[in-house]
Amino acid sequence: MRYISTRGQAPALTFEEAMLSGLARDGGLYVPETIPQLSADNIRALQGLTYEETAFRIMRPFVGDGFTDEVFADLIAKAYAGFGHNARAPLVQLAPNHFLLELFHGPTLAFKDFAMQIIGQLFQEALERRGERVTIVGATSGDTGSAAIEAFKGLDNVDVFILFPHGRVSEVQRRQMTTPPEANVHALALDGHFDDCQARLKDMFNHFEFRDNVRLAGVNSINWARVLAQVVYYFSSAVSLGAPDRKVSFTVPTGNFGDIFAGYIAKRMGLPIDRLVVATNQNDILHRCLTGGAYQTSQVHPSISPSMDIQVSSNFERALFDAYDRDGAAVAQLMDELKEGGFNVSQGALQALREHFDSGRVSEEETLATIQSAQTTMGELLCPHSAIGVRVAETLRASDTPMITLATAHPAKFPDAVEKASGMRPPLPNRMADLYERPERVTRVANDLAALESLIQERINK
Ligand SMILES: Cc1ncc(COP(=O)(O)O)c(C=O)c1O
Ligand SMILES: N[C@@H](CCOP(=O)(O)O)C(=O)O
Repeated sequence: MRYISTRGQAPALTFEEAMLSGLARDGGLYVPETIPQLSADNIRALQGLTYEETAFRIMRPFVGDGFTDEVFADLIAKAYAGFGHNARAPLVQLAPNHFLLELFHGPTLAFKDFAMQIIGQLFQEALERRGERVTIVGATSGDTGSAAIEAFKGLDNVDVFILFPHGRVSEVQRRQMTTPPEANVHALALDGHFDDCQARLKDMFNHFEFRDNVRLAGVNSINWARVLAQVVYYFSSAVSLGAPDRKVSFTVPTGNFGDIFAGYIAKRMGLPIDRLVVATNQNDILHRCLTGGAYQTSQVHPSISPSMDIQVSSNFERALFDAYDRDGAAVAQLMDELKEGGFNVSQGALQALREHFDSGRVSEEETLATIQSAQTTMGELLCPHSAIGVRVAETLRASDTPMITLATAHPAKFPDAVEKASGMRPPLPNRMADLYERPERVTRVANDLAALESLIQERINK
């Protein structure tokens, strides 16, 4: 299996090379050259398997021979052993034909753990075998950062720098990133918003001298391996509701478009998914684009669902690549226009996107009201991001197709918003009950590429 860039100008790589590289050298994102297909019988055979067995069958065809079957199965087992639920991703029924897929039972209480835990294992295995070390830099609006730190803290051959927007993540999210004592962990609070963090990260990848000097690696969903690991729970949940003999739809709280893109890959592999519904907060560039065709950036408005306060949605580039019939030059042109503020999606590409995706936008008031009503009528305490998904699903779902809404984070990560809505303050799990007492370690940084690069260089030279 080879991986190609969405901008068509970077060399094709193996899975392991693409994983260790992150962003392609032409600025694009890696995608598989072809999508492996699962027949209805292959999908039916997933019924009754453990999450780990399903993960092996779904990911194996994408991974290539860098990892043997035995090693790969062992890494998967280690990745999910620390999850706090035997099913790993349990389904809870909210209403007739509406289900919640709880993706917050991992070590840092958000869906990011599903990918980050296995990526941590794959990186360790590959780096040890190659005798290499890397500098991971990640951009986060709150959840990717703590999941990456949890997966890579304490490793000898990795330094991990996490850029988060100063003052724009919840206190629990911040403390998850600033309290780990391991010397290879560096939490950097940037003066700006998430899009600034992500833009500086991409600048570092496009600055080849720095990139090669520090051996830069990325674990945001620009990294294909992140998307791949998230494909698994689309299969496990759909199969438990009767796939392939019954279609299902998914509603996904969306920001960087990585999670819902994993659903799209599941569909392309043969999983019978009817609709993939993008649910956004007031930072609604994706909803505006899917309804009107204009992908136009605007100011980022802080919200009670801070992890989705994103206007430049990285993985949308991967969806555009397919919608433009894999024309890398066309995608590169759109990305150039994005630097000037935005672009219009062609009619043909918009139609192609709409064949798979619907969308909805939820206001702050509606988010609070949904947390409250889900708690009183369904007995489920939702985080604000998951509430956005539930709200959009309730509005758009068809009565005859089961809808699965992804619950992307634990409500305890956002106690203020949840308490405001429901009157209940969700406690942290016992293992992190002293989070508020742990000392914090964080460096405040300007939104300045040169300053960031020298700080990173200095720290890794120590
Ligand atoms: C809790 C939560 N929900 C939803 C999202 C949006 O996911 P994606 O960026 O993959 O669209 C994020 C951030 O990525 C998140 O942290
Ligand atoms: N919401 C994310 C933003 C980064 O997304 P990623 O999936 O590209 O890593 C976060 O919590 O950091």
